[in-house]
Amino acid sequence: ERFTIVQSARVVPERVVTNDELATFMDTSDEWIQPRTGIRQRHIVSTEDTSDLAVGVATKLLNQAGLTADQLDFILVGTMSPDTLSPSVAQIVQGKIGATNAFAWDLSAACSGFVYTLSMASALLTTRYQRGLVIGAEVLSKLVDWDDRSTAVLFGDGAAGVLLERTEAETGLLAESLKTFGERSEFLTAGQQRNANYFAGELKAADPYFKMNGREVYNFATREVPAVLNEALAKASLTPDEIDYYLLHQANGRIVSSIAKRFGQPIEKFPTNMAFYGNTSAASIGILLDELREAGTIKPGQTIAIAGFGGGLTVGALIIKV
Ligand SMILES: O=C(O)C1CCN(c2ccc(-c3cc(CO)ccc3Cl)cn2)CC1
Repeated sequence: ERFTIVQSARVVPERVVTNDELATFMDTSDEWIQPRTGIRQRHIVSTEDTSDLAVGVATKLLNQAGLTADQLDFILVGTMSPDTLSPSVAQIVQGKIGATNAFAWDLSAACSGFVYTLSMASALLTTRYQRGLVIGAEVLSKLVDWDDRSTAVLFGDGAAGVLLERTEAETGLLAESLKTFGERSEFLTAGQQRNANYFAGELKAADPYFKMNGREVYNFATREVPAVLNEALAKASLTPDEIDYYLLHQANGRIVSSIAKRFGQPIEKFPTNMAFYGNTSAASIGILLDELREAGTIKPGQTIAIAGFGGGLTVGALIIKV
């Protein structure tokens, strides 16, 4: 499917929290966190909410491209941590940047959010529209139980995205494999909404926090990510060697290296930055992609694979010619 990534951008909160700072109020340490997760620090909001980070990304994308917001056909935001149920983050962005010709909505697929959202945008560009934004934006710090060291050390806040345009060139989505395992959804939950009414009283209290069965999610990822990568490669008639870079969701450094090993590909093809951002769910692949494009590591003509995995449980891989 034909699209080009015209621009990419990222926005992370200024406030950096290191593992050592967490250790000042939590029973944890850099010696525990870094070897197990690859994480050394994360960015945490001070005043911003998810939509503020997303507006920052949208504004950067338009400025970098020399476009005005009224030239956008759509704005899709992948997030599991919206400011409100309504309006969605995408609709807040649409209003604040003045994208008067764009329709907008959020897609909720946890850490597969960027992958699922980019897949939807590719479908819109192939069938009907010319230009749109795909943004992954998260403020996971609002969903973290800061007394639960098993999850609090893993997550960070941030946003990133791409400006996409329909093209006749041979660039865009070569193949995809998206899979959902709802029967395992209990292994990674967050943001329960209270359910109560005048007639039935309180049916469910609101438990806003992350709950994760780390072992189950970890095993799910190491099994299902290779499966969707192999399926997408087969659909594209490509071998693993023909992929220049694999951009995996930045949840855990050991997962990335175990998948690289499983694939028999050099670890250099699996760049990581969770050391600096922690797990930013739907924002993680976009932040990595923007850093690699900015560094000139990822450049036109290459073929990359991106893969998300996590809550849902969801997993998905896209093969993209940039
Ligand atoms: O080694 C240890 O003791 C622990 C073992 C468990 N770990 C985990 C487990 C799962 C995740 C994770 C989370 C999400 C949520 O976005 C998505 C995808 C993944 Cl794979 C991250 N870390 C941390 C180190």
